[in-house]
Amino acid sequence: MENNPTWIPVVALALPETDGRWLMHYRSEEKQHGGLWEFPGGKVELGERPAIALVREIAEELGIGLNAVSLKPAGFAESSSECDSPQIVIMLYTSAPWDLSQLSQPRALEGGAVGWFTPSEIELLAKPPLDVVLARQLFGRPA
Ligand SMILES: Nc1nc2c([nH]c(=O)n2[C@H]2C[C@H](O)[C@@H](COP(=O)(O)OP(=O)(O)OP(=O)(O)O)O2)c(=O)[nH]1
Repeated sequence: MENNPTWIPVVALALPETDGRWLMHYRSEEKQHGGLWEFPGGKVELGERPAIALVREIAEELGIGLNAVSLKPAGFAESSSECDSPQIVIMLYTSAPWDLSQLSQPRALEGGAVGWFTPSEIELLAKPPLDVVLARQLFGRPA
């Protein structure tokens, strides 16, 4: 991104598996929002299309290959525009259900951990504020 952006585009992935659980990424303690569970993803680079950025981020973070064409918009959240730091705008995408019997499985390559959770379990996980909004958009408020 440019040197002094007023906002930062971020992309994130809501990846389901065939039995109705969804992948969440645990951020390692030393990071911003360390110790919290997020939808995996990261910042879009200057000039990069969001879906292409997400394919790149997921390959770097989880070591799996996604097809950009199969990604579908699933949610949107933004931080307050009132503070001095750049506004964070997160675009959430879903992709086709992941096959857990595949040889290559998602791993936390940049630290932390990954886990598969039902929507009700995700509601209870400690999450960064924008991921709370995204989870509610995606799942509603599970019973
Ligand atoms: N997922 C998520 N990210 C948030 C929230 N609030 C907030 O400022 N962010 C920021 C933290 C990061 O700067 C950015 C997410 O990008 P990222 O996942 O690549 O961040 P990172 O710390 O792993 O990597 P980096 O800053 O070193 O590039 O969004 C939030 O509520 N949820």
